Amino acid sequence: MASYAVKEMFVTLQGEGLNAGRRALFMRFSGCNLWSGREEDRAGAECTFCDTDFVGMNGDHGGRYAGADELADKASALWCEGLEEGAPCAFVVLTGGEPLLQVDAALIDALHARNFEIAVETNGTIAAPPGIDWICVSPKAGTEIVQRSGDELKLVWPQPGVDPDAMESWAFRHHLVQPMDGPGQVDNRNAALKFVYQHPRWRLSLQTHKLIGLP
Ligand SMILES: C[S@@+](CC[C@H](N)C(=O)[O-])C[C@H]1O[C@@H](n2cnc3c(N)ncnc32)[C@H](O)[C@@H]1O
Ligand SMILES: Nc1nc2[nH]cc(C(=O)O)c2c(=O)[nH]1
Ligand code: SF4
Ligand SMILES: [Mg+2]
Repeated sequence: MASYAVKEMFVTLQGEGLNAGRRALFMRFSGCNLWSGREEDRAGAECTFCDTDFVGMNGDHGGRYAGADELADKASALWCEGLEEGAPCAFVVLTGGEPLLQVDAALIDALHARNFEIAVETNGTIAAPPGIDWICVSPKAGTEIVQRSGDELKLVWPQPGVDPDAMESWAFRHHLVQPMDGPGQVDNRNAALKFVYQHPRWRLSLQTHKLIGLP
C-alpha cells in the first residue's frame, strides 16, 4: 500500500484560476521533479521561479501518511472544521511540489468516498490518473508536457522559451496567464496584461490569496 509524504494541509480560498474565491482544502505534497527545493539548486533547476516551500513534511498537518484512508480521513476532518454537519461542496486541491509524483487511484477513490471534488495543480510532465475532477496544468519552459488536456492551462508569464500559440491546440477548456511573482513582479504583471490584451483566448489569473494575506 502506498504511503504519502505531505508537506502541509490547510483550509483557505483557492487563490488562482477559474476556481478563485472557492473554499478549498489544500493538500500540499512534498517534493518536485523539476527542483529540489533547495535555494542553492534553484538557478540550475528546470523550474527556477517557484514560490513554494515543499521540502519535508513539517508544515501544518504534514507528515508521512501510511495510506489513502488515513490521509483522506484527515482531509475530511480538516474540511469539516467550522462547517455545519452535512455541508455540501467539499473541495480539495492537490498541489505541491508536484502532486502527481504521489497521487494514485487509491487516494482519488478515498477522497471521492468522502464526497470531495478533487482538483489538481500540476506541472504537466506526468500524466494525470483517471478520476480527477479539475485538472490545472502549468507548463514550465524547456519541459515536455505530457498532460495536454484538462480544465485549465495556467501559464506563468513571462517565460522565455514557451510557445503559447502552440498550446492553444492542446485540449484545455480555459487558458490563463498568471504573472510571475518574485523579482520583477511589476514588469511581469504588465507583460501579462499586455499578453491578454493581445490574445483574447487567454484570461488573466491573479494570485488573489497573496493580495489579501491568505495562505
Ligand atoms: C507551486 S506550484 C505546485 C504545483 C505544480 N508543481 C505546478 O507547478 O503546477 C502551484 C502553482 O503555482 C504557480 N507558481 C509557482 N511559482 C510561481 C510564481 N513565482 N509566480 C506565479 N505563479 C507561480 C505554478 O506555476 C502552479 O500553477
Ligand atoms: N490560496 C492559495 N491558492 C493557491 N492556488 C494554487 C496554489 C498552489 O500553491 O498550488 C495556491 C496556494 O498556495 N494558496
Ligand atoms: S514545478 Fe511547481 S512545485 Fe515544482 S518547482 Fe516548479 S512551481 Fe514549484
Ligand atoms: Mg501557492
